[in-house]
Amino acid sequence: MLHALLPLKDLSNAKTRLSGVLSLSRRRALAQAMAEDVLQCLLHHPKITTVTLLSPDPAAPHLAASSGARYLDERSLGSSGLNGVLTEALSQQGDAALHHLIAHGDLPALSAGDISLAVEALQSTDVVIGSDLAGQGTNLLAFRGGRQPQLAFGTDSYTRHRAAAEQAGLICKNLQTSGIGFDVDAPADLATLLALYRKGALGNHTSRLLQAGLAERLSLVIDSLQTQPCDDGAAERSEG
Ligand SMILES: Nc1nc2c(ncn2[C@@H]2O[C@H](COP(=O)(O)OP(=O)(O)OP(=O)(O)O)[C@@H](O)[C@H]2O)c(=O)[nH]1
Ligand SMILES: O=C(O)[C@H](O)COP(=O)(O)O
Repeated sequence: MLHALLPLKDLSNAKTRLSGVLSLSRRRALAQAMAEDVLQCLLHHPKITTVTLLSPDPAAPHLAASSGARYLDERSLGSSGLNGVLTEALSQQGDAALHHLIAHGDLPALSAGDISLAVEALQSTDVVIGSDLAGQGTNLLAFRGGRQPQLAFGTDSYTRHRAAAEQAGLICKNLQTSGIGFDVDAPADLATLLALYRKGALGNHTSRLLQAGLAERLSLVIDSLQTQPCDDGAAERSEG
């Protein structure tokens, strides 16, 4: 039995590193569309038995209900921060035999094949760390029942998750794929997002959002990044 958990920040505070180039409404829409794609990917995978959306966002109960995921309001947990709320949510599961997979919501090119690779790797190891393309962050973390390493999402989390697993005597594998590795964090990631859209390699929700006008905005952003340094607040001023 494999339980998947998708943490999703309050959308009005999501993707703040893009605030110099995208307005709040565009960042919000992008964060939601990417999370819906990750949710669909998890919900449709035959090896995943349950999916929980963990979020404080007011739109999250509807997102979960309309897709068939469970919803956990992080404000009910008495914890804060990504590691705190995930640790608390996992401790409430109660079934020690359950394997877990945590996938971040900002992986617009995540595929069923990526999840299958993580599931396969989990058969011969305690912990799978799905790293970002730079090999520094953790975009996906899976572990066998009762083999949870201390969660260390944040800066250099790949190294810190490895160290936490080793310290706990757990066997750990790295998994780096293009779908797990590509997370949309910074303005520089938008060129890759647009290129993947043009190749048809994004999930449906993100792809539709780009089709509905975001692609044009991204092209402008990418052009302007090539000619001038980023100005925080410029997006809000230019888009109103
Ligand atoms: N539930 C929950 N999810 C979180 C929290 N912080 C981050 N996340 C989620 O964790 C994943 C990775 O987060 P980040 O890459 O830092 O995304 P972000 O916080 O929207 O980006 P920035 O604002 O630019 O740092 C995304 O799915 C976020 O929505 C939190 O405090 N609670
Ligand atoms: O552990 C991580 O890599 C962070 O939680 C998320 O990383 P990001 O800020 O690169 O998305």
